[in-house]
Amino acid sequence: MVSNEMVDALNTIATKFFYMYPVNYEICFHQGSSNLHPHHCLIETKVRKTGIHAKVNNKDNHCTCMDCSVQSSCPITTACFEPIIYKQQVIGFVLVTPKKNEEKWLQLHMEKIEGQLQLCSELMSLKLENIQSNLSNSHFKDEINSLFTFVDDSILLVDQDGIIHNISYSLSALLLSNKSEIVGTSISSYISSHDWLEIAKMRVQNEMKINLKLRKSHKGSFLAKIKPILSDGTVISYLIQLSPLETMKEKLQNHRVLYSFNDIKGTSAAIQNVIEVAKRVSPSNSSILLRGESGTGKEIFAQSIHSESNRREGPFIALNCAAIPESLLESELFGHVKGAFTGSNGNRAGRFEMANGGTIFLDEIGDLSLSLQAKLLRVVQERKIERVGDSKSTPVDVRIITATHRNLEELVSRGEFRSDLYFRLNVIPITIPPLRNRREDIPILVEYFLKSFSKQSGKSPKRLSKEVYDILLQYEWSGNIRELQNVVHHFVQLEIGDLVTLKSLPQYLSIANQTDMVYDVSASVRGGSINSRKGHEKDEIIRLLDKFGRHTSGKKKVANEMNISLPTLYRRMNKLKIK
Ligand SMILES: Nc1ncnc2c1ncn2[C@@H]1O[C@H](COP(=O)(O)OP(=O)(O)OP(=O)(O)O)[C@@H](O)[C@H]1O
Repeated sequence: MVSNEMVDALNTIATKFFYMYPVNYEICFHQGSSNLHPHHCLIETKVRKTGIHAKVNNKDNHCTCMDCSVQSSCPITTACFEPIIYKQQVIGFVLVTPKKNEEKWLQLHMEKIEGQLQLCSELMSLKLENIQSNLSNSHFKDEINSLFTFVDDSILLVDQDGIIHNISYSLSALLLSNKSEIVGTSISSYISSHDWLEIAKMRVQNEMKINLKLRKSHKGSFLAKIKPILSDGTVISYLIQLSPLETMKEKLQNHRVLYSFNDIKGTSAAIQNVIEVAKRVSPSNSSILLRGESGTGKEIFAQSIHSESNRREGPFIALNCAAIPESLLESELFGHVKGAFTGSNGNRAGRFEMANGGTIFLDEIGDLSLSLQAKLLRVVQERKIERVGDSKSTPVDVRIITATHRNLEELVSRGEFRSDLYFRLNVIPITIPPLRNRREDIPILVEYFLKSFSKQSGKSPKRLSKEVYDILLQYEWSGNIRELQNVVHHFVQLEIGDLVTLKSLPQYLSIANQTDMVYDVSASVRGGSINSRKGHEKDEIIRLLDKFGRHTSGKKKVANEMNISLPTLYRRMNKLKIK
């Protein structure tokens, strides 16, 4: 229990206390281990048992000594005993006796020596606790240090004074130095003093994240995750992990929290039937083609299918084929090798490789060029990809989910989409109904979005006036759930009061409303109403196009103003024949 290091430390303390007095001292741990007094000393037994100190002025008239069996052979006449307490137990005692012919001195200064002895024993207890906690700290440090040889992450261990105690090889490479050159130096050689102050301010056990720049790295900014390491409630060091900010961004994009079927709201038979089919086919590896207008929830279905499949632990990688220029799409899908084309400085994995072991979701598949369709067909058939500029093919284990709002059969009949690819992708077709065909879901969706937006913005949920509800129920929703979501967002952001009234409606919805009111009142044929609403919608789009311009950024502003997506605006312009 008591190590040599502890015995040495206690001896040093005792020497400091008593070297200037005419006394001998002895530290005894085991019963009867003393050189100064005999075995079976009754006072020693008492001190060990009770933890109370004892003094003997003269053994001849000391009551305990008089009862002691070894009194006659005991060489000590005068002495002081002080117990050593550690972890609330008596582990030994310190015995002070006079040097030769100094009994008188000790008897005269007994009180003083007693006081010194008491202090000395308290210090000894503290020292023992200190040694023990250093010991456990050093075990802990050993464990942490072993981490540095085990992980590939960029991590370092710094003490409260900013001295680096360990660093992983990957981080020392980033700092363009050897590990041995870095350990023992100050962290302020590598980060700004402002960043170090931020770290050193941490006094709690929580983690903290800050952005920082490394002075000696060419790699730009990092996200630093910092974990203070505590001993007895005080910070003794900091474990810091660095991730390049670029990678963090990619991580967030690629490994964001995925939707599951529980997130798909709606109780209509139309949506419930689709959910049931999707759930049934989730576990298989078959390719799925999701059909449906823009904003009906194709991506949320794709994510839910992945979350319900056996590949749920693997990646879910989404790519909108219409959002990427044709010239870059091939390398985005299949990756490229260094020098494959101008600007390709290094090797890069494509989305198929990233999705290995998981699911790839290719949205707007109907927009793929014929040449890329041929390349995709090869991947679908052979489950192997070839990076652009590489002759080697790499096997990939990926489930393919595709989606489109376009009529693929029509594209096939016009020769714009390969029929062989169509059959390969359309193994399980799932069509998501537009919102106007399941109006009974509108109140549920409105309530759901109201709640989640209010929660996000820290506002209390608002109520909708009956007039507003009526409009939402009657509106055509060509942008589907996304459009409804945007309208609710608009309410939550703009309406100051608790009740959402007509004046908080986006302008184009109010116009649609006025037309519907005419329809309701006149009880004219419904077609007439829709036509006049279309007329208003057309006027409104033209007005906004005139205002913001007909170039892409102008159209984006129009779509924004109308709370619809850009593709929806294009579709509406097509339908209403707006040039
Ligand atoms: N049934 C639903 N319940 C709750 N939220 C939904 C539902 N359907 C769609 N959403 C939400 O509506 C928005 C649009 O959905 P999503 O992006 O999946 O549609 P999409 O059909 O893929 O659209 P696009 O074809 O334009 O890419 C998303 O924010 C999604 O979370």
